Amino acid sequence: MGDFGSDGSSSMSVVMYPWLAFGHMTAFLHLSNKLAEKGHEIVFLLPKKALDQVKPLNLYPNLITFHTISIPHVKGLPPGAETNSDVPFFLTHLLAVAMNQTRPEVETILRTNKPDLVFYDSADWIPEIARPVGAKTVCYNTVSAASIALTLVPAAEREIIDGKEMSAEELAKPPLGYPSSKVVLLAREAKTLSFVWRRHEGIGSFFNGKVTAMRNCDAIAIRTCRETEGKFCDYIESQYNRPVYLTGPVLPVDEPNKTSLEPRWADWLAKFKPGSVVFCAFGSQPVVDKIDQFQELCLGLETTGLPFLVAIKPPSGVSTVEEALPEGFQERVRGRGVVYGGWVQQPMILDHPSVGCFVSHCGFGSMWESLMSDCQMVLVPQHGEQILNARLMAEEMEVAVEVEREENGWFSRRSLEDAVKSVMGEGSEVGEKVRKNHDKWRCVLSDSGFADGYISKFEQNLTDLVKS
Ligand SMILES: O=c1ccn([C@@H]2O[C@H](COP(=O)(O)OP(=O)(O)O[C@H]3O[C@H](CO)[C@@H](O)[C@H](O)[C@H]3O)[C@@H](O)[C@H]2O)c(=O)[nH]1
Repeated sequence: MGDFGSDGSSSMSVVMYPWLAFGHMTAFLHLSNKLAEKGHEIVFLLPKKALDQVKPLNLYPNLITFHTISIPHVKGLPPGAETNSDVPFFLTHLLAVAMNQTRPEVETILRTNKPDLVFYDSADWIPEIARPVGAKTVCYNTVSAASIALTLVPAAEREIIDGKEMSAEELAKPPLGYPSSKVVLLAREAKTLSFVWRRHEGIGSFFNGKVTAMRNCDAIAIRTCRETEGKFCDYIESQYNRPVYLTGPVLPVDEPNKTSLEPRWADWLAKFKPGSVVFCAFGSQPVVDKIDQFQELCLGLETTGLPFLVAIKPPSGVSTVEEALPEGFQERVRGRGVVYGGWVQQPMILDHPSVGCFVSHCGFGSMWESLMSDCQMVLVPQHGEQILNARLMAEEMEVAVEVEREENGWFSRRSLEDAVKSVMGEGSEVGEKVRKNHDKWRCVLSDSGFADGYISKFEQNLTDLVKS
């Protein structure tokens, strides 16, 4: 147990066990850094394979200790699978089965460490093993409050009987009392969510697991702020009858000694006029499945006539982005357009003076980073949760433009070009409106006390919870 309450010191001891996906592990680690900054000790549980990638993000090695967990093999998973990057999306439920089998090991760790708090998001059995050692539990959510409010509250319960899929219209219906008519999904978009309610042998549905995880914790935490998602947080609180604590965006702090942009991008970007380059990035996972949709994205950027830099994983079926480029594309855009399949320093590129527009898949991390930047924003969300983030930005906050899609879900080069031009064109009314609104939000969010204020309040919430 931490020193909490025993010798008057207020340091808490925390165990974190996030879902076995990099997006979740890194978000939990950024929060760990914030808690360690305030002097709290964290034991961070993660699979062996994730250690190398996550370790460099630890800014307080004296206070944050990694403890690797053996992820057992489950029939049907690729050999050696330990994280979501080893597992195709349709087998994710088997990774959840494997995570469930780590319960005895985690139980031993809790008995030994006797923490004040345990943070988790998907291992719904954590409260059962944390309570006997006197620890309080926090279910920490790294996706938007809107996406939880729409799909993962008790009122959103739906039954998929005998594997029969529900209609898209049924899936798209918001739960009773859902607080927005704008942050919603169209029927065709909701189809991508049917996996939420699908039952799997031995584990039930993702929906049931998540609702159990949220119902049984002592407090729910969400990586968001009241200013952007207050009404969704209130709705979640009323649905679960649990306190909801907000951490604010918890953006990564620049790694020490790594604060400059790679010269190849810095030099390339420096060739262009301030605010003229379109930067396009689609997150840490492959999201554009189809080669022809990938090509449409490239062609749309080409036809804007603007300089552009794209950082994107290759689409399914090819191993490099070069193989997937449209014919003659590289020759046509030479000198003003680059498509790159590797990792770039996104926050630094968004900060570069030459970059004026960000075309994003609207993952929740990118959403916060783009709000903090002064780039115009064009959104091309790929599935359910990203679509809701995009609606929040485009419809509620009116800070971005979403690329129009056709009935079959396809976006054309033309719709991408139109969206980019609508925010980049001189004198464009839409461009002016989103820029003005974005400026207002950036002022609020980047105020020096804003993020710190959230973390201090969050720390206070945790302290009160531990004392209760
Ligand atoms: O070349 C790259 C690609 C990504 N990033 C960073 O990686 C993070 C990506 O996070 P995010 O925008 O949330 O996208 P995903 O990696 O796609 O995140 C997954 O997890 C998110 C929740 O954490 C969900 O909102 C998304 O839908 C889901 O795809 C951001 O900090 C980016 O700055 C880079 O720095 N360089």
